[in-house]
Amino acid sequence: MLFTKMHGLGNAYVIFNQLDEPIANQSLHELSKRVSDVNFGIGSDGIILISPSKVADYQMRIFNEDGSEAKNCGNGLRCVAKFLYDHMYATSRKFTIETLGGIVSVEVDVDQKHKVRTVTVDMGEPKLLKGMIPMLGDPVTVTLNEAHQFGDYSYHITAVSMGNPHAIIFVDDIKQVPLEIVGPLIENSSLFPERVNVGFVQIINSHEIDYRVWERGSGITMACGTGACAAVVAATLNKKVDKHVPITVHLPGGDLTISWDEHGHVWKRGPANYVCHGELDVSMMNTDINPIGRLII
Ligand SMILES: N[C@H](CCC[C@H](N)C(=O)O)C(=O)O
Repeated sequence: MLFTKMHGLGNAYVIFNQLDEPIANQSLHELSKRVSDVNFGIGSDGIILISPSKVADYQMRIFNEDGSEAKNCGNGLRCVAKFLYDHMYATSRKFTIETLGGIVSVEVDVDQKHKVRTVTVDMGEPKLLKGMIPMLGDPVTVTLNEAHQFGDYSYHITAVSMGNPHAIIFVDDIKQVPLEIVGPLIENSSLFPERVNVGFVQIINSHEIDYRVWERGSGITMACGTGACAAVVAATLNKKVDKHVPITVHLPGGDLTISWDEHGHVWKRGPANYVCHGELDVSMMNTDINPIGRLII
């Protein structure tokens, strides 16, 4: 099985292109767990499958490192758009991609060698009602800066779905957040029936924010595209940034430009990069991933 490893600001995915040939039928959940493992596999935040679509130009499916399937992936969409254009599947610079969270439209920006430099994605409209996140509570209400207790920690949550669920929390000093402790606490809280991605935001000024993420199913990643979108929506709802202007979101892996326009659509612009191309030895699907088998010196 041929693969291409790519990343969006260090949020890395192993991409399997099914446009020419479907990959051998096996559990995609298991495939993602094995391929994502840095010791027994390739090492990534998950896998992405590109397939034909009946309702858009292409289809993207994304699986997290723990094998769970997500409904959207902002960084993954930019990688897929670059892959499709650079490999000449897409002949126009604008095309559509079907995700489980809905159809998005992308536009690639190319360099002098006609290779994709940045990708702009119309991520569509965010969903804010608890019933759409999903989050426990009155399904027709919005979660805006609501106080909740997670173990010994209490935070004010703003919940936003970009097709996938995000809990956004504003803090004064993002460096002080014990993300590896509170991330899983909130991800797995019973408040979120389908778990949740957890984003911490520090406001820099009215058009600039810092953002760090604990991703559902992948843990701490260098960047989260849908999370950056959710962060800007939450900051706008809480009147912490200017409305309808491009907001620079600083993530550990780099910057994204996000805007929530006057028509309610969220736009994301950023880079996508190749890491390597290769062929997966399918025998690796039979090896046990045994983390406790790791060498303990
Ligand atoms: N962990 C996410 C999927 C990947 C999203 C992220 N990598 C992005 O760039 O949006 C979830 O379970 O909803």
